[in-house]
Amino acid sequence: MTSIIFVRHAHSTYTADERNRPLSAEGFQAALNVKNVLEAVRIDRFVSSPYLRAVQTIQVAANARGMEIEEIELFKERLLAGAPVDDFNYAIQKVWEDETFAWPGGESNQAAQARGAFALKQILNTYAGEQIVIGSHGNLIALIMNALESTYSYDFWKRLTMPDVYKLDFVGEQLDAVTRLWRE
Ligand SMILES: O=C(O)[C@@H](CO)OP(=O)(O)O
Repeated sequence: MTSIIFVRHAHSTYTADERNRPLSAEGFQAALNVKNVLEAVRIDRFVSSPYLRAVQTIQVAANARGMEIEEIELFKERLLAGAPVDDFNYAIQKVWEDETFAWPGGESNQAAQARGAFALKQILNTYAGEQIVIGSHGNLIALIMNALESTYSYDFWKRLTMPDVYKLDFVGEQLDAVTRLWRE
């Protein structure tokens, strides 16, 4: 059995600097609760999107265990568009309605899902038998889970909280069980 614990990052005040914007004060507070939630879980490895808000959300938990975080570019958020969009909700809805649609300079659901599913497969194969925390983002986590089970879709993405924590158990590459660990 291999387990992936996906952690959707905590609150970060929006700026166009996707890579470097940090958690807000509220987000840092929530990162402490992420550490508390993860205390009950055996963890062999911490992996993250390189975006600061994702790293910072699992940093407290990793520090508490004296463990490093391996940053993997493929777990970064889907690039919605090359430039900031006027209506974020509409822009997101549109890409979920048509998996091949992409805003100029952005990634389609299909493209982002393919890289996310590929990254997950690499983790499952390289670290088989381990329990691995992966810090990532709302859209990418929902897209990866959608590739495993189609009921995880736009509505699931909308319901995700900031932060959120889901444990996925695999037998080989086969999804066996999903448990939400985050309690609001
Ligand atoms: O940018 C953010 O802070 C939000 C946008 O909804 O989250 P994510 O990184 O999960 O897309």
